Amino acid sequence: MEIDKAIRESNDRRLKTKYNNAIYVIKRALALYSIEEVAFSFNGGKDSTVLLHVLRAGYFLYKEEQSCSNEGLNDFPIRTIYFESTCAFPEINSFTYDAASAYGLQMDIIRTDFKSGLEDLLKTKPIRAIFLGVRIGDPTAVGQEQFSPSSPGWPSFMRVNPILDWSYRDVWAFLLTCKVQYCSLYDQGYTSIGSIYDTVPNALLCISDSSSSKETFRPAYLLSDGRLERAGRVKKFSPVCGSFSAVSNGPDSIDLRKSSMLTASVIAVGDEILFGTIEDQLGPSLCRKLHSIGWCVSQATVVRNDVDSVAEEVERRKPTNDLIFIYGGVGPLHSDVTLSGVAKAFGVRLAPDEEFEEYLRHLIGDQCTGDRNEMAQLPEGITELLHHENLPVPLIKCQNVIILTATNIMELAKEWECLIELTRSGGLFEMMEPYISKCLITQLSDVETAQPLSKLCLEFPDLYIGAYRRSRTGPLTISFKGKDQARIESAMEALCKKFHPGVFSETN
Ligand SMILES: Cc1cc2nc3c(=O)[nH]c(=O)nc-3n(C[C@H](O)[C@H](O)[C@H](O)COP(=O)(O)O)c2cc1C
Ligand SMILES: Nc1ncnc2c1ncn2[C@@H]1O[C@H](COP(=O)(O)OP(=O)(O)OP(=O)(O)O)[C@@H](O)[C@H]1O
Ligand SMILES: [Mg+2]
Repeated sequence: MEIDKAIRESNDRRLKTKYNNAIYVIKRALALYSIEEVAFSFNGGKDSTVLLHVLRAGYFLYKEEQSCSNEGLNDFPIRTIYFESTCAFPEINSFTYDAASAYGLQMDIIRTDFKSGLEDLLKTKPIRAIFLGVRIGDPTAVGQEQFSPSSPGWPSFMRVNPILDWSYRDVWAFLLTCKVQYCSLYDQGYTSIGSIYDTVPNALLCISDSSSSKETFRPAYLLSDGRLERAGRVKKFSPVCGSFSAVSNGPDSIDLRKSSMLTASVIAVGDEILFGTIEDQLGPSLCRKLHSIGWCVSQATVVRNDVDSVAEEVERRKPTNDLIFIYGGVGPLHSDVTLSGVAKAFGVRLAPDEEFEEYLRHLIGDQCTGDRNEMAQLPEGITELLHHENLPVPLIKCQNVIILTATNIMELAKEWECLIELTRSGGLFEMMEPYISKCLITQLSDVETAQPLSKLCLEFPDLYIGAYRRSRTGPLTISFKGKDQARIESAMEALCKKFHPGVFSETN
């Protein structure tokens, strides 16, 4: 079997381990369910392409163990389901069909949404388990294991995830080692493929060529930090910043990179802030810092030192923000519930983390073991430690949530500097083009300004246009924020034209 041979002959030990584990999961599933009861969910993406070949190998090896003859071993009788969508890239669609014909896949094409498609399919077919190319790090992998029953509200089947523990690097090591075909978009800088409406090539693979205006991209396998594989997923319109994506109908002249944005949310945990006993200075400082690297802050909230309050807030923010920064409530005291709250939000438990324990032991001494000190326990399976030589203890990142330990702005400044350095060296998160801000002030009343200003906002949906006063009797300030200087200047000019000359003056 060519796949099994390619892996056995490779000297990539890590890949061999991942492959063997996946084969083990597949053999277990094939032992538990009959061939009519299993299905393979295939969509032409890189992860499902890996799964296709690991499944082919797993089925071959399983059958080989079962029977003495080699007859029919090269067949692949596992029912394959493809949810075809008009929003899919044509390259993905044609790759899926090409692979189906190359490997003799028996395809069920479903043209409805996942849930009702599966409901209908399961009414007519005896399917009890479905193989998926879901990997840890995928937004949908949270809480899943290699065998995970379908979620409540979904038709009943077992989700089997043989490559759940594979990293981005493992995926590419496999595809390149086995020299199998994959969808051509991955050679054009796409690193994770959703729909035509939310996916562009990954900017981290962009080759800038000053002599031509055409952008070219390196292949997906050259992305060095797999954590950024979803950096090519674009955001849809967000009312908060008035920004819009590649698919909106905004003015043609707007540069997509300048209008695409990353959104963060800031959560402070502290009863004392809510009592008014202490004033939160970290939140505003963090908002300024995020703004200075071109990020948009969508919310800054304060929650109680209570596991459910933290969990609810994180759960609410995590699907709609690229990153969440949370601070306060980190430590060994009864009120330090932030990590428990984050774990609860992701549906995982806290478990001792040996590496983190070692750092704490250096800092605090031997009492600090995961058994005796909750501080050494971290959300299981979703935690990444962010090491920096200037930090006595690494910062903790759980998927898109970064937990800061700072308790004042000096400490925050230090942690921020380390995060930025980690970003520059390892692409922890993306640095965006910074915002440009300009302000006009006027003695005009709010009533006089209101209507022309609302019209201006509609004319410049790509800019954030705000208005505020520092006192009821003082001047009105109108602020313009965006990433394109020329657009900001046009908006300021357009506003001035709506009134008599000289009623506005520029200020900082
Ligand atoms: C075969 C199959 C089974 C799925 N089972 C579940 C499930 O049990 N629970 C769930 O929340 N989503 C389930 N999903 C949906 C996926 O978790 C996820 O929403 C989808 O793959 C994401 O695709 P999108 O990023 O294109 O929206 C299933 C999808 C497929 C194709
Ligand atoms: N339209 C679909 N039809 C069938 N299965 C699907 C579909 N969309 C997703 N899946 C299943 O969900 C898995 C995870 O999808 P996901 O988009 O994360 O990975 P991928 O498409 O294989 O690779 P990539 O991350 O490069 O997009 C797929 O491997 C596949 O098993
Ligand atoms: Mg995909």
